Amino acid sequence: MKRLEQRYLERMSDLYPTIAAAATEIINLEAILNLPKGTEHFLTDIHGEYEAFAHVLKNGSGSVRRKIDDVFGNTLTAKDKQELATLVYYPKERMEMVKKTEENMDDWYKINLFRLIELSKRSASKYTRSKVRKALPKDFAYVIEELITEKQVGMDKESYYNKIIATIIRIRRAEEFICAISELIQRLVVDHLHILGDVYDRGPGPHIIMDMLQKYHSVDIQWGNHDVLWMGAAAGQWGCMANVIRICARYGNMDILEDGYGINLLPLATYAMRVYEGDPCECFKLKGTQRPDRAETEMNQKIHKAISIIQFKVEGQIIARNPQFKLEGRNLLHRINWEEGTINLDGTSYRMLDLNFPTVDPEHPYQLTEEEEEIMERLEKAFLGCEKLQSHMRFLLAKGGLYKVYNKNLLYHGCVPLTEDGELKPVTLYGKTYKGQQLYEAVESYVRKGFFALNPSEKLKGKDVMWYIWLHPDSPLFGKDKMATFERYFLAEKETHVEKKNPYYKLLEKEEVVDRILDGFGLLREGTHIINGHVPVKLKNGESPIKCNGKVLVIDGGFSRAYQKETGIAGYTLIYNSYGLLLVAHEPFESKEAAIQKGTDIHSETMIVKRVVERRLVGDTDIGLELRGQVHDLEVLLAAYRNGTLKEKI
Ligand SMILES: O=P(O)(O)OC[C@H]1O[C@](O)(COP(=O)(O)O)[C@@H](O)[C@@H]1O
Ligand SMILES: [Mn+2]
Repeated sequence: MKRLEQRYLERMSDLYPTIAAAATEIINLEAILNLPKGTEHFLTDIHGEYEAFAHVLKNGSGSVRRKIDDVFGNTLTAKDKQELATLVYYPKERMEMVKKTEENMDDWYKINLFRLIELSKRSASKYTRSKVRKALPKDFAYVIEELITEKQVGMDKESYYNKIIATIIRIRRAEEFICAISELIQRLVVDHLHILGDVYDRGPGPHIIMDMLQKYHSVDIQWGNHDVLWMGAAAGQWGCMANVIRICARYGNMDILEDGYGINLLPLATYAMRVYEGDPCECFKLKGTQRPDRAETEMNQKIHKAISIIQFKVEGQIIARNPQFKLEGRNLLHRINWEEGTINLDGTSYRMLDLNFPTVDPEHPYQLTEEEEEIMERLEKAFLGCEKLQSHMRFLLAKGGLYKVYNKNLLYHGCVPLTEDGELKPVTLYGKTYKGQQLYEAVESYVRKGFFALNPSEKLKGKDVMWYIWLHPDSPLFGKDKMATFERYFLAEKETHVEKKNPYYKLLEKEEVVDRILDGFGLLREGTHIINGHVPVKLKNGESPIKCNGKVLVIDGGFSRAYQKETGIAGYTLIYNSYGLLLVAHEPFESKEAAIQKGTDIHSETMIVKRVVERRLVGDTDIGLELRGQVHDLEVLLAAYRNGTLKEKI
């Protein structure tokens, strides 16, 4: 043990070779520990809405506006403040617009450059100089650092800044400079981003969101059920692939696959057009706004039907090869009474709305036709071979997981499966039983095996678990008793469509239940929050995202346009800054154009969930804990230099 410590000190002395070096580092770290904690930004259930996502990312859920208010208080009009905010969000586009009407652009540049410099100064004030330096845009790093660093007293700051700014304008670099400094402000107002899942499905641009996330300075992602579905598809799991394609077809989003990821859907499309020629595919109408192009819509509906039938067959096969999933009850094709055109579910007979299933053999309903088999094989190759998709999935694997504990908050997308009486529900997966945190960890390790295991049977299990996560009643990411896809397509009776939520969602108000979950994750009952998404909070029905006196926050407010009529808003986001926790409710985002033209932000209302008595410092965070550890080690090193057990390296 002694030797180990000695060796560790030797290694540290490579980094801090002298008493002076170790002492300086201790002072630096202590300084960081006393800075205000960085702002965390939480977003969830983005569902492909890339424009609204980009906007919220740019405005930091009101963080830019708050900074503008802090800096300019009553010295700017509300209109000027809004224009400044829009400039920060969309500098290039905004300047293009201003140039059309503004007569004295040089004056405009000057005023706005001054304002932006003041704003960036305030935004940077929370960070160490070295951290700000790392965030500076390459082209203007030196000059921005000059402008935002406090100068010594006695110096004529005013004329110094004036000269720099005049030069920037004179040499025609004002626009590039404004873009660079605006991006810096966006970058500084949020220190770390948490995504609570469901980047994918329903909206048109999940791949664009993933591109943005890959470029973001600091992010973690808790996977949502839709994300895991795409991960399964990317791993070549046929049930996941069929669901992914079905949902794209359902929302008229085939472009995501074809243009976004370059996956060729032609074989599926030609097959669908032939098999369902003359079939109006009434049950497979598209969700959302109907496309103006009738032929395209017709083709889309046929693809929608073709892939749904393939999905029901493929899922039947997955259920058969995994009897331990106990999902036989969800296999419905073989229960259709073809003569009567009905299906019997739990003793009740329902009329099927569609009976044109030319590819289903009533004797072997779960068998794919040769052509379907071939289509799926080609699609599997396409998913596995798509570099962009694989890179997005690798990013999810590297930056994400099923849950995360961060600065005393427990983050996950869905739920912790509970029994009716609020106990952690034991769940058996491939012969082992888990609950709470262990369940989360076991399921996550299977997902990783689905990508990386060398043993083929472990890999297959991993892939099937991704499909399991998508729709199993015991999946912490699904949390409902069944996924009623079949019923929603083919039966008119609404009662068959109901997906009953896990008791988790109604027990969230009970503190003893919430504490039991926290205990299960080894977390403190006091001062910890659970933050999750997944279930839209229907504000207009009086539901609240704040549960259990603020111990639990359910922040899915519906970025997804398709769900906005149910929630009545366009999503919640959460901010955790040095003053406390702020919940922000957003109104629907019209469009990027409107935001630039009219300077309309997403109008948002902020609720304070928790205000801290004393401003939170870096020292109060997880990083702070780590830094304190480093300070401790450095002090041991310093003592070793001073008591003669270690020599300085000079
Ligand atoms: O409304 P859609 O897009 O058809 O999706 C409905 C399906 O989506 C789910 O709600 C899952 O998606 P969420 O994770 O977004 O809730 C299923 O429970 C349901 O069957
Ligand atoms: Mn979800």
